[in-house]
Amino acid sequence: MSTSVSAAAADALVPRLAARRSPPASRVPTICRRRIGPSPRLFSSSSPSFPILPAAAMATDSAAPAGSKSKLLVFDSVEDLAVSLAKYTAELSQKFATERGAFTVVLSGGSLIDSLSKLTEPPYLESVDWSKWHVFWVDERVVPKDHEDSNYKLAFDGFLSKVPIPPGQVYAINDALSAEGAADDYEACLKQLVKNGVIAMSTATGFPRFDLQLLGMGPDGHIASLFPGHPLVNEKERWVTYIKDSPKPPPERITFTFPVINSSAYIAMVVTGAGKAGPVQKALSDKQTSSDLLPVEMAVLQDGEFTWFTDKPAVSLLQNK
Ligand SMILES: O=C1O[C@H](COP(=O)(O)O)[C@@H](O)[C@H](O)[C@H]1O
Repeated sequence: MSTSVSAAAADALVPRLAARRSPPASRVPTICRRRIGPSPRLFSSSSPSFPILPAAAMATDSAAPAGSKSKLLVFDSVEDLAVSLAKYTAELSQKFATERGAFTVVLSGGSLIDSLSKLTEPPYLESVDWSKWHVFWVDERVVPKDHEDSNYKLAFDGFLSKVPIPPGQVYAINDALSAEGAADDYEACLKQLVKNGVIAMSTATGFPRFDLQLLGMGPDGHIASLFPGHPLVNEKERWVTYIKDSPKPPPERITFTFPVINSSAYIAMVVTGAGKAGPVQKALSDKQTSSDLLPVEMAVLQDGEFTWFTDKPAVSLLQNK
């Protein structure tokens, strides 16, 4: 099924869109030791040619940071979404592997992982240069890697175990540490990878610039482990921080901060289901004030391309759809 959004819906969305500008022990990743090389790391460890929507919905305006773009994609089914997300990701993989010799990909937990299923199948299983992939987590629960709540385990079981990414390029948190310690450790690892040139730096923001962040959103509008009304949404200095009172269990987590999320080159925000229609409507309407922004609305790329991958139920509250 083709990607769809009606011209009317696209037109209606232009203002808001324009304004947004680490299983089994044998496969456990190495942990980042502030040193990248053949030995194990202790962390333990130009746009794709992509069909989309009327050009009107891809506008950029003066209120948005220069160079940022937004797109809304609405699919008939989660299957169609997964097909398209695989193509999008594979094209970015090729682009960054060619341009930089590495492709830095950030995963969230939750429903996002199911949406990556088509990447693990032909033709992508064979055609993607998986050796160039470096995989990170936008957030992680502070639990052992084999725990049911672990975002690493979720990704390993549903995606990483099915594609040949070198295990040393999969940067899970150090699950032997406290939340605070794990956040410090992850941040230190990111800094080392910036130094080594694996992760790019944003000249615009001074924060790391991941090539692609594949994110999900909760029904309350949270992204990563940045929850509505929580002070962490205002963190401006840290790259990675921690939370011990997450409103969604488990309570202890680490998370990228907004400066890092917003320095990305590409973000795919993957949101499906009627249960998320409220925050989608709020994020894509033009009515909110800066004082009541949901975390998902605070994801505003400084210089990059933000693409919503949605299904019809998720956009069901939008007008003129
Ligand atoms: O707790 C989390 O929730 C969000 C959203 O999950 P979803 O199942 O509603 O898509 C997820 O993006 C985040 O990584 C995770 O830790």
